[in-house]
Amino acid sequence: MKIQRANLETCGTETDFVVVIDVLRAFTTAAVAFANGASEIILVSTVDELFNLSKTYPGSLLIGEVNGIPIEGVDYGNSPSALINVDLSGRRLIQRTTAGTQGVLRSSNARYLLAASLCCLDATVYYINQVQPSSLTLVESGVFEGGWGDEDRACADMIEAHLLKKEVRCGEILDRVAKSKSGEKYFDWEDRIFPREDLVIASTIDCYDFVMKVTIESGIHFLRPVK
Ligand SMILES: O=C(O)[C@H](CS(=O)(=O)O)OP(=O)(O)O
Repeated sequence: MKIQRANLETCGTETDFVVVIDVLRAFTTAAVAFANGASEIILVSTVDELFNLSKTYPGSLLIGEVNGIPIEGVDYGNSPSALINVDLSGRRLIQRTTAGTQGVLRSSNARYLLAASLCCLDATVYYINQVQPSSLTLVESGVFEGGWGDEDRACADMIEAHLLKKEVRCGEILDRVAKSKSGEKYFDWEDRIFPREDLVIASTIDCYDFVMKVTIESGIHFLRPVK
């Protein structure tokens, strides 16, 4: 299996197996939503799409942010701690985020498309090993100029190490997440936009046993948990 890396600028050309990684916070939030019973999440790129699709799919919960700030009028921001105690049984969500959902929408040419974070790392590795693609692309969605995104690169490094059966030190991975430029925003327990609890949840490796699989139906990107 050839393993390569991509970012939001380069992921669009990938056609085989693509895993879009967003640790802080899109796919940690999505994982918590599924763990709490959500049936599916529609991933969108723009705020307009979020509100337009809420009319096509009435009853959906809206979650999302722009540059980390919750969008006015949504039910929840892009925050795993905001959902951690919410019963979402059978609910459909629609999610818009600055990096993670963009990565999935830009990776629409992929034959297999997963979203991932540290929370469902082992399940993701297991799934990739079952499929055994000839080419795997790990999209580090948070990587931008200026040193951003090491939390996603750390997660990609861990997935790759598991696939190659190389040793990996969880402590070092979690240290990189906490010390990443994004991670440093989650310092204060009382912060309402970037609460420290989000970092704690995002750092809980393998707490869920499902992968998050994207299927594109009539041009709409549905994310669903698969065990
Ligand atoms: O809300 C978030 O955690 C981020 C905002 S930003 O990319 O750090 O500006 O979005 P995400 O798509 O979850 O990385």
